[in-house]
Amino acid sequence: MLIQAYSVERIRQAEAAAQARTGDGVLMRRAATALAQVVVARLTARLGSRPGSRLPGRSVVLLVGTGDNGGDALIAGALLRGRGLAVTAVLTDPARAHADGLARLRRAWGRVVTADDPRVAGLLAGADVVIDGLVGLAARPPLREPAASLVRLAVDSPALTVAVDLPSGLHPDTGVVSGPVFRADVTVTFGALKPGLLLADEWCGTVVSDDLGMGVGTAPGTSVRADLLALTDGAAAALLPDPGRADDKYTGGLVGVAAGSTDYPGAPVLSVGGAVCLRPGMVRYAGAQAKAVVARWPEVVAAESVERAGRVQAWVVGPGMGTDETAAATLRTVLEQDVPVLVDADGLTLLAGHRDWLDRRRAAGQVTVLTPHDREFTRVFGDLDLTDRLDAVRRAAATSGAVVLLKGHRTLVAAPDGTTWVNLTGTPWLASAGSGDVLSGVIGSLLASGLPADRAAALGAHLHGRAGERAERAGRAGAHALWEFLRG
Ligand SMILES: NC(=O)C1=CN([C@@H]2O[C@H](COP(=O)(O)OP(=O)(O)OC[C@H]3O[C@@H](n4cnc5c(N)ncnc54)[C@H](OP(=O)(O)O)[C@@H]3O)[C@@H](O)[C@H]2O)[C@@H](O)CC1
Ligand SMILES: Nc1ncnc2c1ncn2[C@@H]1O[C@H](COP(=O)(O)OP(=O)(O)O)[C@@H](O)[C@H]1O
Ligand SMILES: [K+]
Repeated sequence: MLIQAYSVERIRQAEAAAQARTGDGVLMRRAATALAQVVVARLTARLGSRPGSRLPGRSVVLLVGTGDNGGDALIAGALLRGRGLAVTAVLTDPARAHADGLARLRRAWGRVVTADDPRVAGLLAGADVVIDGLVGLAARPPLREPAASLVRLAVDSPALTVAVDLPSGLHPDTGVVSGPVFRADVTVTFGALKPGLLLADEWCGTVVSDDLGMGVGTAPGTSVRADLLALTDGAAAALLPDPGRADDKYTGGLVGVAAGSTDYPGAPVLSVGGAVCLRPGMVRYAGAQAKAVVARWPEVVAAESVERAGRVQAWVVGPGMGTDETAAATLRTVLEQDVPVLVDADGLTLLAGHRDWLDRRRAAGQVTVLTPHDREFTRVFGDLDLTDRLDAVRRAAATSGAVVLLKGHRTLVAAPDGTTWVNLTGTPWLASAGSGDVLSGVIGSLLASGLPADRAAALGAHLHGRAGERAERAGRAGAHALWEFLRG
């Protein structure tokens, strides 16, 4: 199964349709029930079976804003009172708090204070659970006062922190953060995952998604395609090509790597290694480092130039090839081939001055994958602002006609048709010289096996990230360590 996230707009559409079926208040009651259940389960697990670790009497603080997000928190608070917990709601604006929710909490003998109450800091410091019902789908960061101050106070609380729908201060669609953000141990989200929960997962803790019977993405007449996709290990394994009985080395995927120069002998070895470790039928190499490449990877068929390399089913071009005239000529020759081409590193720097080469491929319906890090992205797509990375990568793919993989902590992949992926694997230890070269080879192999380009890029990033995690656990440093863990 793929992980699927939906934009606020899509969730609102499903919410409206569901509300018309169920009537007022039903979805909110379901949301509050789901929230209360998660709080009870998590708090029980946290307390363990030590003496005196019973739930009744444990203290819950609700941070309550002026919208339905606060309504969810208030009704969940009333349900938690029913389990014997001590519940206090801190209201940002008593006159605008969700009326029905507030009435229910009061009837259940919950306590209510306002955000300017001097006891609030002490309440948060002594709480067992803090529930963030400040803002949800309707708000955009930064948080206004007094919500911002409440979030700052909550940061210091040792309590179990639970976000309602999403951590307040996080943009639900973009994951962009400005100002204080509620840091959650658990986020209980409704309808479906939102893109921001995947893009900025460091704020969300464990995400529990409850669709409340809304059927987001399945409503008749609406697009079933999610707005943001991510791979699980299971989905990645299902995509990985396996050779069949009838396959030979020519049908098992032939990938070519055009990389390296006299100045950069290492990059082609790393990139070819990434390709070899994915076990395609054959890897061809074209460039100035044929000897070094074959010394490390004897199975590779090497030539001095792309023209002499023979046919392949996908090319990787760019790592360590420099930006001189020879390199430009190589890039041009590769881009003229009617097979999928991945452009990385120096290839991207060159491409920045030759956007017409890309336009030609687009006009001919040829598949191109670009794999920039931020600086390369800015070189190629200078006019696109990277503050909202999701928006930037989508625009880049739409304007260039290429699949664009934007590297980073949460690598993004966008296709020209709008399909967008976020990679959830990896570790900051991957931020070391040469690890991007390995990635280019990995994706090249997957392209040669015939996977659609956006899937090949997303799968490559997923495997590369897992290899990085495993290398980190094994205490291994350096991009070449990734090979070993890609093979596993
Ligand atoms: N979708 C679903 O299926 C279901 C949705 N449900 C729940 O409804 C939630 C959405 O509720 P919602 O629409 O009432 O908006 P919500 O986000 O609570 O807050 C808006 C309030 O915040 C305020 N505000 C705005 N910006 C702000 C800022 N920067 N800093 C501070 N405050 C700010 C704004 O104030 P105003 O600008 O009007 O003064 C307004 O009053 C959703 O997240 C989920 O929890 C479930 O109950 C059932 C199923
Ligand atoms: N903070 C980070 N957390 C996780 N992965 C990262 C982080 N920074 C970079 N990476 C990953 O490390 C790799 C670096 O690639 P790149 O910058 O092209 O390196 P090089 O050009 O030296 O090979 C990319 O796969 C990128 O997604
Ligand atoms: K919230």
